[in-house]
Amino acid sequence: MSTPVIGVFALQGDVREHLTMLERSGARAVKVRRPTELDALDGIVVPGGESTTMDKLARAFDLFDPLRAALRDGLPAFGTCAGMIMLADRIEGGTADQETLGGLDVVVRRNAFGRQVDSFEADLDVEGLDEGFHAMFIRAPWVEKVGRDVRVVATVSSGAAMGRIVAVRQANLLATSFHPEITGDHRFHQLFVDQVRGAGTRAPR
Ligand SMILES: NC(=O)CC[C@H](N)C(=O)O
Repeated sequence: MSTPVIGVFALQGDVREHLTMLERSGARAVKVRRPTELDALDGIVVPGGESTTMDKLARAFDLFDPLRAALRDGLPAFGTCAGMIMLADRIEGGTADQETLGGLDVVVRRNAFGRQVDSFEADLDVEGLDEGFHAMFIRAPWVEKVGRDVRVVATVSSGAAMGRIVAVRQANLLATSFHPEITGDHRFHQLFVDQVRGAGTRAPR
């Protein structure tokens, strides 16, 4: 694959920053709002924002089922913050009618770090990166439980939340509790773009 085409789910959330980071990582980045746009993609980013709204809009725009099917088919996906919640099989602290796309065998707790720490920053050791990653958390979830096939990619290394899992990977899926698109460091997006390249071309659906 020469230049992978990576979509950013663009019904809700911080889309522009992801587009920039993906382009910087050597991908062609496009916004995705319609189900037909999924066919052209080699990968997709589900951004941060508000997972309850994202869920409702995805259903209203008929993107929910096609996107879920594409993920099941192996479309590589990178979920950040609310996007991590969207990729989780199970959530704690969701609203009564909240659904997720699923695929990641994890339990994710919404707003896990508590209201008093709405947002904070932390330096993380990340599997696959030579140097630490400065991460920004905004009303962030954490991963409370991981299934057998899930790899923990990063945990919080100090403070009250020490040891909490904030980045995971499973097969075609990568997810972070934090917002790697807003710190000017594109190494996480690079990891994803490299993962997409490694996945090769999928059979047309
Ligand atoms: N920055 C974010 O994406 C916050 C996530 C938000 N708390 C949610 O539940 O969807």
